[in-house]
This record gives sequence, structure tokens and C-alpha cells, in this order.
Amino acid sequence: MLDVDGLRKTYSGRGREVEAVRDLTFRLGEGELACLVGPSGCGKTTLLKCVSGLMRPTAGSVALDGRPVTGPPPDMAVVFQEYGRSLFPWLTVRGNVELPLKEKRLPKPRRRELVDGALEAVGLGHAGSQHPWELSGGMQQRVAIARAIAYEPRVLLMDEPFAAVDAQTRADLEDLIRGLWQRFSMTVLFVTHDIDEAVYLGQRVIVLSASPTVVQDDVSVDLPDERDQLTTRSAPRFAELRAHVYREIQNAKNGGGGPSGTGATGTGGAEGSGADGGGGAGDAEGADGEGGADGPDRAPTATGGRR
Ligand SMILES: Nc1ncnc2c1ncn2[C@@H]1O[C@H](COP(=O)(O)OP(=O)(O)OP(=O)(O)O)[C@@H](O)[C@H]1O
Repeated sequence: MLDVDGLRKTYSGRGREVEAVRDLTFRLGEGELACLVGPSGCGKTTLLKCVSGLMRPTAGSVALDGRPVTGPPPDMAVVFQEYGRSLFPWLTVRGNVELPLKEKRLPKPRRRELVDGALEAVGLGHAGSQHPWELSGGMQQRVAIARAIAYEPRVLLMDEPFAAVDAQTRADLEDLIRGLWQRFSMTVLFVTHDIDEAVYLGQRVIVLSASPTVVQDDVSVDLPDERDQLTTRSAPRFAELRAHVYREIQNAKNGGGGPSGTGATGTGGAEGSGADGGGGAGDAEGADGEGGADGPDRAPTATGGRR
């Protein structure tokens, strides 16, 4: 459904060129939930901007249902990390969620129905008349998620959406996303620094190499579909998968480059890492902090698919 083929992006300016992404090729099937991890600065945000049509790649292509993406596609929504910047403070929660639906020119009764459904789905049915600044960070991020799903996207892109919330809220939001994905049958591409989060959420974890960026590994997450923060995360298979992804990221950071040879489904017991293999491997970045570009196209209206 979503085809990224030979994608390359080079930024140029001030007399120098930065090759953010060298050559990325992968495909997402309809209804798939894939997580994308990789070392800091490897081009995850750049990739999402190209996939969402907010930025033109230097070479290669992105296609949705075989049609080239040259601008924000109408059936795609994006949720960014900075919920504070993605919501309009002068609009109520309802107003924020409804805005892209007005742009879509939906009739009022349909808008009301979609807004009610989305707020209910994220547990904010009671908060419609409040303003974003009256809500906690986790609630604000729920508003951003509600805005995205009210839009009824076929594809939902998420760029580290939970990086700024506390651990408990983050766990709740992870479960919320899996629940919404199952309920609305969306195709989801979810970027995260957090290896545990990637394994917990995804059916697949795509590991990017360090810059110049290629797909280092594509790991099939063969955990049961019904996931639970306690049982799933304490399963031996979860630890094996997390260890495998952790090792791939270390390889990527150390310039290991190129696919590990395990292939899309090859994560398995081949690693033989045992239940403790990846202990502490929670963060793809290690000690690195946030370093991504917050370009102007992370503007508020980006959430919801169209600007
Ligand atoms: N607008 C820009 N102009 C020039 N270089 C840029 C721009 N945006 C990003 N880059 C560079 O491109 C590379 C990839 O950046 P990007 O933000 O896509 O990576 P990332 O994997 O999302 O990073 P992080 O994990 O730290 O958020 C980095 O070297 C970055 O400095």
C-alpha cells in the first residue's frame, strides 16, 4: 500500500550538503503497524516528512496505492511529538479536532459525529469544551491523536509522539494506539527512539542504519496480537526481540551498515539471546538526547493530514 523506493534526501545550504537519507526502500501492507527505529540523526523525521508529502525527496519515490506522493495525501494524518505546538491554544479541544474536518468540507452533522467518536475513543469525551492549555501533556497528546483519527486516515504517521510524556501516560498511550489501530484498521508507521516501545507496538520493526541511512534490518514481531504491558513485556520472546533490535542499532551506530542478513522474518531464536539479552536496552539513542530537526513544517496544522 505504501511504497518507499530508493528514497534519498540531501539538504543543502550554507555551502554544504548533508545527506540525511541515502537509499531507503521498504513497503507497508494495508493495515500494517510498523515501527521505525534508528540512531539519532539517521533521518527518521526526514523520512516521515517525505512520506507525508511535506518534503520532496532528492531522489527515489513514495507511492500510496501506486500513486506518487507529491503533497500531503488526503487520506494520511500525521501526529508529531510536540503536542504543545501542534494544537491551537485559542480553539477548544472540539475546535482543534474539528478543524481538519472543516478543511475537508464535511457537513456539520458528520463533523460532530466524527469529533464525538474520536474524543470518546481517546477517553476525552468529557473535555471537548476545554482548551488545550487546561489539559495535562498526556491529554494534549490524546487531543492530537483524536484529531488524526477523526480525519479517518487510511495511513497514520507518528513521529515520536510519546517522547515528552511520563512513563505511565506513555504506556497508556501505547495501548491506546494499538486499540485504535485494531479498531480503525489503519496502516501505521510509528517512529520511536524507544526499542521496547517499538517491539511492544509493532508487527514489524524497521531498523535504520546510521547516516548515510539505509534499512539495516526489518524485524518481524511474532508476539501475539493481544498485548498487555505486563505479560507481553515480561515474555521471553519480547526480551529476545528487544535484544535483537538493540544489537542491530548498536551495529548501526558502530557503522556496521547494511542488513544483518536476518531478513524480514529472521529475528527469531537465531539470536539465542535469552530472556535477559537486551536488558536495559530501552533507548535507541543511548545517551544521546534529542537532536532532530524541528523545521518549519512541524507547524500546527500538520496534524490531521493537510495543511
Ligand atoms: N532542514 C535541515 N537542513 C539541513 N540539515 C538537516 C535539516 N533537517 C535535518 N537535517 C540533518 O539531516 C540529518 C537527519 O535529521 P533527522 O531529523 O531526519 O534525523 P532523526 O533520525 O529524526 O533524528 P533524531 O532521532 O535525533 O530526532 C541530520 O544530520 C540533520 O542534522
